Amino acid sequence: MTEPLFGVRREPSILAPGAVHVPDWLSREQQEYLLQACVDWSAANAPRTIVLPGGGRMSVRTFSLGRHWSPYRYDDDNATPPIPDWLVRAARSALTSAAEIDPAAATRDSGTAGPGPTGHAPGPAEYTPDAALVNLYGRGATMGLHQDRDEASGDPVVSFSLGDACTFRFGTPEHRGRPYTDVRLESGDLVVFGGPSRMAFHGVPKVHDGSAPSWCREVLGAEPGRVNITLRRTT
Ligand SMILES: O=C(O)CCC(=O)C(=O)O
Ligand SMILES: [Fe+2]
Repeated sequence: MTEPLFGVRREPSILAPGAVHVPDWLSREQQEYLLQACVDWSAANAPRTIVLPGGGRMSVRTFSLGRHWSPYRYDDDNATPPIPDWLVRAARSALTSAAEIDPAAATRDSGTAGPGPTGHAPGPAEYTPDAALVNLYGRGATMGLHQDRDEASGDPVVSFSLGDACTFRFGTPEHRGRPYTDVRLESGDLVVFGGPSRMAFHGVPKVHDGSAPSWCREVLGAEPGRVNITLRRTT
């Protein structure tokens, strides 16, 4: 059994300008609800191993909500479940929390899309993601450093972590190499990357197998693995 974190208080941090990590953002009840929703969605919408155009297979299994992602585009299809309103509200509230740590996290990447037609950048309360990707990390699964660049909008990405902890690597928009910051994401943690970090390279070099809180097993079974949900605005 993994020793709980006695006397260790994890503080919010800025991973890079516009990129924020907020530990324990989701309550246990919220995590259980979101995990159960993932189980229900994946029963209706089988998670798939993504094969990249070059022939490589991703080690995570993935499914979409809202718009359907496949490398390297989004499509509308009737089989993809919608993003529920409660998840949109969670994303807006997450952006508000992130903006308290670094206001740039809730802004658009000016290089991608610039301000919308009204010339007004939306605030966190108007953030309306139209796609969510759910990644299921089993034993040994990783995700290489990449940019999230299939979205036409420069709106921030909101990311929730559940189940096993991981090492999350966050770099710069320029290239895959250093400088980057490694941070441990635990179940319930929030990451937001927007503004100047919207196009930053990021990835998951390691999942810490067996580190999920024990109650995750009630929802996910004996080998919970890691579940990550990212919300994005694609248009
Ligand atoms: O699993 C994570 O924390 C990151 C996932 C990710 O980068 C992605 O889905 O694009
Ligand atoms: Fe990503």
